Amino acid sequence: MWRGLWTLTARATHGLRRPCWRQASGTLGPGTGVTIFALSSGQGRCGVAVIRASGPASGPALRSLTAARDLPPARSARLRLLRDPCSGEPLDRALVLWFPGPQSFTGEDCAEFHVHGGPAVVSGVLQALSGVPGLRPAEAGEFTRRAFAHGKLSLTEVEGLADLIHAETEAQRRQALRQLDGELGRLCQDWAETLTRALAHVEAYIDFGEDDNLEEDVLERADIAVRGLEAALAAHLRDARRGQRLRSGAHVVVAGPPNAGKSSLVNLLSRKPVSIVSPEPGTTRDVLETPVDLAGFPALLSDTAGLREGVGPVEQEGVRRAWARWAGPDHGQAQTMGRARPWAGPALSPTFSFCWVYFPFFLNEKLPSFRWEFWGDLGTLSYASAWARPSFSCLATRALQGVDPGVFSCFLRLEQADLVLAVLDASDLGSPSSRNFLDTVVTPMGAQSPAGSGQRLLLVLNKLDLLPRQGLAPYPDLPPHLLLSCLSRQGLDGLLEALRQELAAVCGDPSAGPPLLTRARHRHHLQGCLEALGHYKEASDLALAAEALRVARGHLAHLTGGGGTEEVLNIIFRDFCVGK
Ligand SMILES: Nc1nc2c(ncn2[C@@H]2O[C@H](COP(=O)(O)OP(=O)(O)OP(=O)(O)O)[C@@H](O)[C@H]2O)c(=O)[nH]1
Repeated sequence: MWRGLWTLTARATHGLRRPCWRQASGTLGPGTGVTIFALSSGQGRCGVAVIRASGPASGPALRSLTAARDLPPARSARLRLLRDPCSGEPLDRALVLWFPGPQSFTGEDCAEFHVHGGPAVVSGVLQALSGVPGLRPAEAGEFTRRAFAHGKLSLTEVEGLADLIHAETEAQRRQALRQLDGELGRLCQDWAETLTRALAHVEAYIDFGEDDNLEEDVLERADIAVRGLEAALAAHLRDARRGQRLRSGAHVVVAGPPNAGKSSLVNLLSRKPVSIVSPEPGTTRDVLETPVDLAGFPALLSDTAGLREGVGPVEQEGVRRAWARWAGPDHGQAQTMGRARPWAGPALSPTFSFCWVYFPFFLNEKLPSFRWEFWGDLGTLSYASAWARPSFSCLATRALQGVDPGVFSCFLRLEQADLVLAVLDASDLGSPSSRNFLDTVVTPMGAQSPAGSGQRLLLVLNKLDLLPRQGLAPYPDLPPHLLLSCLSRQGLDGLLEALRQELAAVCGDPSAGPPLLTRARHRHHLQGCLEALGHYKEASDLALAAEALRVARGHLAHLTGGGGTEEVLNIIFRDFCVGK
């Protein structure tokens, strides 16, 4: 019987090896026999530029540019004079390296030329390489794609590499490095092996169920493994999307009454003049957004129009309804599958008092879909892209008469915010607009933060420099707050530390705990796996139960690239530049 079980285990394990392009799909294979080359370091004048070649003609190319009969020893640098093989003209004195496959980044024979980084040197060497038979310039991401094809990197590691190249903050770099290190891939591999064992047990029972030699608890062991895996997956999915937020940036919205110093705070935090600062109340009429590095975390900082006295419940209700209408049944899916990043743009149409039109163009289940929002009067063009399932609510139109567009967009951003920086003028806390803002935004949000909606709020009392010596007048209902002066920068360190703590809660600590899910794609496959495990438990017979386990395992294989489709690969490799 156990011989049978081992055979089944081997059968079930088949296909879980690291993906190899040629095995995965005939259409995905890299151009066999073609050698590619590109400048792998950044463009422009620099001390050293690295030019890389990968493929079977790398060795001949290296020999021909160095005019040498022998290749340098593997993986050790040698100083050589490079010459144009056609004209014999010297190009540069450079370090050259030889990486025979499969022990190279791509898994193929690779050569590297570390040349002086002047544009004439770089273009001379590239020109010389293009004259070597069998070589052609690489496309964007083609080196990494070959590494993936040869099983050097799993798909999650490829994603980690793309994120590392695009990382702009310390926290993003830490998260990307962990993913590139293969932690998430290894975790999925462990889960897949657990599933394989469970599947082997179920298949053994199907094949040898009547056999007296079969141990009785074989199905029970499969059940225990599935229950354990379910708990692990559910724990991973309960991460409040911290990994995704860290990758794409947390939405931090600065809101408050007019003239409280919101624009001053945005400029202070972004260290550049993003917003116009003026003593005239109501200077900011619409949302202005800027990506910033806040205490090591990436954030999209939004400056909003000041909320006057008298605005509140009606506008909020309008936003809530429009948001619900816009989001509709697809909202959850869009949130699950994609990322939405609205941005402010030029004025489009002055014709509507207010009009909101939503056009979702869904191409198919796997391709990205696009949402375009045109806001009349507001002068705002918002764009969001998401991966989402086809929507049948093709067009939703919402017209709200009489609502100030700036106020509307401010409330809309508040709805979407991960963290709200509520700014009040410390020297003007008794004014009707301050009281209104406290009652309308701070108190309700503070009551549900952080547990309720997952949103967090920091109350900042600005213009500390204007306070009398004895400090703040007593306001018994004032929630916990920070004191700041944008003018003198007093209190800035305290605010940055509070922001660091809040953003650490929103984005998670990338160095600690289990590897975070950084893309909607990861979440989608883990959810699919969890659902399949649910079907396993509900299956009416063992054949269906085994099938559910196969589906669950398929989701994990897709996550690490085992069952990758061309479309998904194209989307991921699109993020790379030429030479990587
Ligand atoms: N004394 C003092 N003045 C400040 C401080 N911060 C901002 N101001 C001034 O307050 C005025 C309003 O600042 P803004 O940053 O434009 O305020 P806002 O909240 O964006 O204003 P609106 O766009 O009208 O909503 C300007 O004259 C600033 O120079 C501060 O810390 N101390």
